[in-house]
Amino acid sequence: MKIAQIQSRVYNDKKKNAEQLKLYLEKIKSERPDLVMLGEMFNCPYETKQFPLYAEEEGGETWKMLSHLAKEYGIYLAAGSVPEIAEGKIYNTAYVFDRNGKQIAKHRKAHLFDIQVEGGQHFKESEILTAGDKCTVFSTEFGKIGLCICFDFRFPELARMMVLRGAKMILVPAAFNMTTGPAHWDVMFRGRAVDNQCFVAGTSSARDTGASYVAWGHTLLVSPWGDVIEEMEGEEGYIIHDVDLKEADSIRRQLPLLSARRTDIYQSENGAEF
Ligand SMILES: O=C(O)CCC(=O)C(=O)O
Repeated sequence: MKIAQIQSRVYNDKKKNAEQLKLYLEKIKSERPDLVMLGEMFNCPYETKQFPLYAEEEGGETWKMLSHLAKEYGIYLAAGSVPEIAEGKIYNTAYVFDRNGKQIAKHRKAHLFDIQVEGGQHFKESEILTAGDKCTVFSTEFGKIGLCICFDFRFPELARMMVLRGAKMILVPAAFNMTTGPAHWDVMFRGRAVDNQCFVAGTSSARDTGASYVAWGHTLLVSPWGDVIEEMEGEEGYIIHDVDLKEADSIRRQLPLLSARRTDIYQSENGAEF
C-alpha cells in the first residue's frame, strides 16, 4: 500500500486550503498513492473560537469536495480532521473516503485536548467541542486500519482496542505544538508502534510561526518494529512510502507480544478491567 502524508499549511481561507489540497493531489498523482492522509483541522485554524465558524455538517461542502477528490484520484482519502456540526454540537471529526468517494469511516475525537503546561502550551478544546465516543477501525483491500485524532493517541487503551479489532496500521491526524512536540511526539509514536506491533502514521499541518497555535509538524511514519521510516520537520510538503501491512503479522509472529498478554492479571484492585 502506498501511503502519502501531506503536511500542508493551514490558511484562514477554506477555499485556499481546498485549492492547496488539489494541487498536492495533482503533484503526487504520478506516484500513484493508494491512500492519502492529511493533518488535524487541515482546513481551519487551530483555535477554539474558529471551530464553530468553520464547522460544517457531514455531507456539507467540504465533505462533498473530499468525496469527489477521492473518486477523481481513485484513492483512499483519510482527510485529516475538520470541525463538524451536528445537532448544535461541534466535533473534531476525521472522515475517510474510499476510491469511489464513499465514506467508509468517521471518527470524532474522543479525548479532548485540555492542557495547561506551566510556562508552555495552554489549550482547552472542551470549551467548544463535544467528545466522540467510538473506537474507529475500517477495512481496505490491504488490511484493517485504525483511526484517531491527535490527543486520542496519548491513550494507549484506544490504540490497543483498534489493534484488538484487527488494525495493522493506525492513522493519526495530529497537531502537536512547540511544547509537547519536542517532548513527546516521537516517543509516543514509536512507543505505540512497538507496543501494538503495527504501522503508525502521524500527519500534522506545517509549522506556521505566525499562527496562534504553532504546530510542531514532524509528520512521520513508523514501522511495526518501531523504526521511523521517515519524519519531516516543520516544512510544507509530503512524504510517500510503500508499506506492506503483512509486516505487522510477521513482527507479531517473531516477537509474540499481543498473544502473550496476561489479561487475567490486568485489573485494578476493585476488579475493574482497563
Ligand atoms: O497531546 C498533545 O500534546 C497535543 C494534542 C493536540 O494538539 C491535539 O489533540 O490537537
